[in-house]
Amino acid sequence: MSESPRRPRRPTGRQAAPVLPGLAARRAAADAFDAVFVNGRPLEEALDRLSRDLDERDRGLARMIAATTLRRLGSLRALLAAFLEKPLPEKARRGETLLLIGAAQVLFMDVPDHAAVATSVELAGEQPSTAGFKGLINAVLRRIAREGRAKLEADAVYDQPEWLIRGWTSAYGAEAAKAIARTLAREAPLDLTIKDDPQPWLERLGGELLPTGSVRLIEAGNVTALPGFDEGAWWVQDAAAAIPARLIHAGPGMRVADLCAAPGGKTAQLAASGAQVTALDRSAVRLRRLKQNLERLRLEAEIVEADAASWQVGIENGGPFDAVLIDAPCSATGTIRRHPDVAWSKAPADIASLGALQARILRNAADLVRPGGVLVYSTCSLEPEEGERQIEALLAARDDYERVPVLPGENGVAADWINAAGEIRTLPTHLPHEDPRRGGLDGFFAARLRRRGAPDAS
Ligand SMILES: C[S@@+](CC[C@H](N)C(=O)[O-])C[C@H]1O[C@@H](n2cnc3c(N)ncnc32)[C@H](O)[C@@H]1O
Repeated sequence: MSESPRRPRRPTGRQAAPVLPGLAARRAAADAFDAVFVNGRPLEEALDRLSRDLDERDRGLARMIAATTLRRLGSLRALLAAFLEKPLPEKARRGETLLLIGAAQVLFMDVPDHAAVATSVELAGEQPSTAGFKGLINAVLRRIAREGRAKLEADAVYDQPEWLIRGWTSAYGAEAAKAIARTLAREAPLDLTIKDDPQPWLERLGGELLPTGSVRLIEAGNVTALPGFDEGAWWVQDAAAAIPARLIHAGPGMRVADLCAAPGGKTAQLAASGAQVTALDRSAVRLRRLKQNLERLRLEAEIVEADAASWQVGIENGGPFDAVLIDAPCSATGTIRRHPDVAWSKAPADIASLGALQARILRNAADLVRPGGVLVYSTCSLEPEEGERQIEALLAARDDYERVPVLPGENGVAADWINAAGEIRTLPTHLPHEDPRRGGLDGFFAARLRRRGAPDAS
């Protein structure tokens, strides 16, 4: 029986060499990287599957290597192009992955060079297609260890694809785009939204209170082991992601619909305010996660599986809502710090198709708000086509809607997070900190609109 090209050759018999420490973690990282590029899988999903059998330490290492490789991919590819005489043949694609993950460890992680080099070389030996390149991989990684840093500094290459940089340059200017790209190459801190008063949790969690009310932690490790997880005292949510739901100022007696709700971060905020919440999403799988999250948090919402672009609500099922939140499906380019695969798994055509879906959801949602009620639209995208342009189009089509501008200081929002139209536009470079590990925000857009026709009841 011929050996599958993907199956690692494991040492057998008495002469077998000892397995290198951390080899399984590197194998999982390389497989996860390939799953993103070859099979188009999201990184987190691939890592969950591929590192299932690893212990917690190796799981963490695999995640860190794969994420760092994706985060710094532009630089790493440029280095390989400079240090390889010619690219590896297509059938030895895995060899390039092993070079990339090796170089990521050498240059950007606290890993001894010899461990990074030896494990990539060993993994190359596991497959017939790359076994013949062990010497080359060894030599290139050693050269990167010697000369890589200086070359990177001299070349200053972008880590994200060119089309994204072009878009940010045209939206925010060349300097801002450069700063955004640099910030996105760094890992994000962990932000939590606390269900009740955050103060008592600051010390217990060792966190810092942000002006918006979120609590920020660094190097938090396994979140399920943190104080307050089991008792449902908080949930993970980037500080920028927590802003849109707060723009509603929900509270007891209000009926609010969260139209793209799963896995429920914003539903939880709305439910915690005491409002009566309908949480709708098209995905049954994601709604199951929302339900589990609400159960852990001891919060309640009515859960509806439906298409937000066509869902109707009338007097018979409670009438139009006091407020509707649309946290629309989007390219998620504002979350690249947390999900570095996003930079490489999205293409310009996705922005156009997601934009069409966002417009359909917005148009339908506009009919679900009672006169005098509030509509908040948000996306975790840096692309104006998924934010500012959507609101301009809705307002051009619906003269019964107007913006309710966000004011500096409202919910701790800083003046430079608000655009000239009074909409939220956070950038990864916002909320800077002298310790870069503690700074930054996800890129978010949020607009608050009011349906004309009756006095605002809020
Ligand atoms: C950005 S995520 C929402 C995140 C969520 N609001 C939170 O804070 O946890 C977008 C959600 O929209 C859902 N979605 C996509 N298309 C939809 C549609 N046509 N109708 C309803 N939900 C949709 C996706 O399943 C996904 O859960």
